[in-house]
Amino acid sequence: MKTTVTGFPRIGKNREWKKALEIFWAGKISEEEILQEAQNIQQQHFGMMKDLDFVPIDFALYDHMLETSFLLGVLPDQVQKSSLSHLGKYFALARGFQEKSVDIKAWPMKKWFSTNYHCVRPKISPETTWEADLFFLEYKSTLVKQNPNRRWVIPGPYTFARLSIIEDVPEHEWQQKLLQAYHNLLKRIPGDVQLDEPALVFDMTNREKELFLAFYESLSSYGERLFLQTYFGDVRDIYEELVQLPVKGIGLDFVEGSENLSLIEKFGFPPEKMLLCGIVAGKNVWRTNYEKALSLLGRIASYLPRENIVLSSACSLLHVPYTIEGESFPEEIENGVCFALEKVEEIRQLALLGDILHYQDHPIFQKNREMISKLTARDRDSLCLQKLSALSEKDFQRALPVEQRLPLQKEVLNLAPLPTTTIGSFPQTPELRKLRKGFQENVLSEETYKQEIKKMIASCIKTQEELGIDVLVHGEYERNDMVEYFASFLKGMTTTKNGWVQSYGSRTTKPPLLYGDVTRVSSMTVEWITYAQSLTTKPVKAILTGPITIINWSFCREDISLKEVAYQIALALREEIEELQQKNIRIIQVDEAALRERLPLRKSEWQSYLDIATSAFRLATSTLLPEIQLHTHMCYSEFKDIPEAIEALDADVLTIEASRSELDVLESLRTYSQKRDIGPGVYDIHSPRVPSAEEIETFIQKLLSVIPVEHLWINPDCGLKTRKESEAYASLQHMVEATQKIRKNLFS
Ligand code: MET
Ligand SMILES: [Zn+2]
Repeated sequence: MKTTVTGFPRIGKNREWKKALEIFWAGKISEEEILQEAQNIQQQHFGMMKDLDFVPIDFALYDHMLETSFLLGVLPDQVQKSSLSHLGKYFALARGFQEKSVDIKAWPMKKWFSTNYHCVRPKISPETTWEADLFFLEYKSTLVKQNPNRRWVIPGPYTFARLSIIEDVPEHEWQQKLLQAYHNLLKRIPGDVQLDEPALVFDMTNREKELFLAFYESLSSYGERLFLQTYFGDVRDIYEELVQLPVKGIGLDFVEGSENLSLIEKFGFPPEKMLLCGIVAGKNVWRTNYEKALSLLGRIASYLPRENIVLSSACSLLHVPYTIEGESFPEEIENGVCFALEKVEEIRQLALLGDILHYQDHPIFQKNREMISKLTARDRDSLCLQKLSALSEKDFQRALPVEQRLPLQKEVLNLAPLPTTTIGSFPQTPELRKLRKGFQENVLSEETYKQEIKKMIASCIKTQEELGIDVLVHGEYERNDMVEYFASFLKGMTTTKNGWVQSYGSRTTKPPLLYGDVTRVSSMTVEWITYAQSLTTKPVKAILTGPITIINWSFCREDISLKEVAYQIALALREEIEELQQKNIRIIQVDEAALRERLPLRKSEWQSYLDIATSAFRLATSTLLPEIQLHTHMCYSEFKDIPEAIEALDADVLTIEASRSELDVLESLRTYSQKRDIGPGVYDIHSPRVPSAEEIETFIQKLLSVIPVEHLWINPDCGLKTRKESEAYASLQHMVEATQKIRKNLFS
């Protein structure tokens, strides 16, 4: 059997690419230099994949959807005509660009299916030029000398269209143009191409199926060098047609898409095609169970010749860190963790065993069995289990309904109309990072570290008061990351030293591992919040990360149910919330940034997931007194889909990411805002661009056309931690200015 992976991490083993991007944006290296660095990283990656038979070429300077837009010519006229360089245009659409006469807004982003990677959403409109930017073709071609074992990876037309924002272009027109663009591109790419079509794992309507099939029928002249790759689930709606398409190979996910095996068994698989067989998980880090994987392979192998089976990862390894080298894990999971490089090795080992008749006798197989049995025999925490089994309905319910709670809260808080607030984090400066590093590396005593953090909190409170913000935050300076911070306090979770995963562009996160029963061992936020509150008479929000977000942004154990894990975390947060409440904190915010993003791709699985997510949230928060205000915050949420679930959280105030989304998102909040308060973000914090007060004012007016003034809050999209202080303060100042102006108009 042959071997490959669906895709590879792109950020560099030691985040070289992140660093290169940042110094490039700071103007410290030239375009040639950054492109040279891209080449270095690509070579580094080829080295890491040298033992594989086939290798994907899937590097992207910022994002693969954005890069494909340039290759296809899905570019706004304004950008293409601007005087910016090729890279300038590219990064302008990625991050926004503002200088003299040029003002380009960043394209919106969206979670890449069920992962924590954000992709750019291209816009197709009458302004789209459909002129490919060949610079990107060239850079990619020099980056990667084509050889027969390498294949370019780009999103396929169906997935590209599904993720794009299509405005004011008739269907037949954009479809025809998009297809033509793919034709032009495929003509120009030498050698094999992998077209990624993860959108096939969504539920598909007949129309969608027709569209998809029409796309690929039309591309049939390139069929001999096309691999059609699916992942993140099974392709039950389109399997029969899919496997008959004129392409060289098909990629299926057998980890998240366990149904795919039944599809092969029911309908067969064309023996002359190659099957890229995704058997090593690409989204999680637990060691592969070889016994299971090989028995699966055995079943698949009865449908097609072995030489046509290519073992692969279930999806791109983009979603896991590079290597466990240099990491140390708790005893229970020692030898149980694999990152990208170890997964490459697993694929190689599985191919080796897969070709042996009595693989059970092979030492590699036996070693794996030993490690897997250790991993499955983890101890349980009996006290934690006891608490879980003692739960009853009342533990999920606040004492009064929201209609009665809000007036009580308004009395306690006494806020101006259209209260202003932020989402929690303030800019994380280089000094702060240095400080944290010093503390982690024991150069700095805990006492000094805490003092320094408190100084920053004090200055943050002062700044917010000066800006005239109504509900303050402490700035989250003590947190490197909103999940990792909590993980470092919770028993049952562990963090890594260098386990970075790309989130988007130069942004990376370091997901913790959630491997055991989770319990709270000490308070996590109380000291900071109470300190911040002691400095001001204005209310300071306490900010915690919610259960689903902790789970989704970690590598979560899979040996117990999602519900059980979520409830364990909820109980730990509940203890924290009780303590905060005793300390007279008046507002508590529980962030469920990842609630929507973990939503299963298939609708039939939504309800059971949402029940778990919302119950866990309520379990964590129901202990709050009616007069304590409960906020929650979400990003990238498409609320249209899940209004009942958002309602079911039973929060008092919801702040959401909205400024990059269309007004229909707001429309879907109309009902919600009849009863509860809501703060749709009034500007985009993902971009360094500073919005003007007028622009924000216009946006607030737009909000007021949907949301009753007594229920509207004014806040940015999300936390400010990635912004520079100057950008953050200027934007906040404009936000407050805009609000004050509107207040004046409305109330005097
Ligand atoms: C990704 S959501 C972020 C919420 C968090 N409280 C922050 O402000 O950074
Ligand atoms: Zn957010």
